Amino acid sequence: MKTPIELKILDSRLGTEFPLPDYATPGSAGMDLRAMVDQPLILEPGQTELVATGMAIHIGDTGLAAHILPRSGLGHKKGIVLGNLVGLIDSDYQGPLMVSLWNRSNTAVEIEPGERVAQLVFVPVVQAAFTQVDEFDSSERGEGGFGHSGTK
Ligand SMILES: O=c1ccn([C@H]2C[C@H](O)[C@@H](COP(=O)(O)OP(=O)(O)OP(=O)(O)O)O2)c(=O)[nH]1
Ligand SMILES: [Mg+2]
Repeated sequence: MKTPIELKILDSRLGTEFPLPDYATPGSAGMDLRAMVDQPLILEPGQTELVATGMAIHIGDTGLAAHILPRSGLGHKKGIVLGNLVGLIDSDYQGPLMVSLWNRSNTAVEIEPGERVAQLVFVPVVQAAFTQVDEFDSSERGEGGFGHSGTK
């Protein structure tokens, strides 16, 4: 069953000229977000631009958040990934949903108006309340980390 999430359309081309974000297949985890630019956007090598998606969402549930992730095709083939690597959408955020597009390639890339440039994935969240202690109960790993367990 799908979870209802409030959405505001901020760009009238969304839902008319360009479809609203939706799951491409029944098993999709993400729905694609579009670059609602007015004209084609040229991203020079190394350039980062904050691009509007033409919509806002209000998740309104502290047990949920959303991630904005790159699309694998764009990221792998064209080098268009996210300037913040991953976008985190807080459950109380009501502003315009923005995507930071970073051209990490060595060639200029053109982004068309309405192009699907990233994807939105809703995720469950647990908010923690820290309980301060002086010592932890021992664990098998202890303080080992950062490659402590080797590579094979
Ligand atoms: O790719 C992104 C990342 C964030 N946001 C929005 C939703 C998020 O809830 C808010 C704040 O994001 P974050 O907490 O990651 O940024 P910050 O730099 O810590 O800003 P703030 O001080 O507003 O929390 O910005 C986006 O629209 N797109
Ligand atoms: Mg923050």
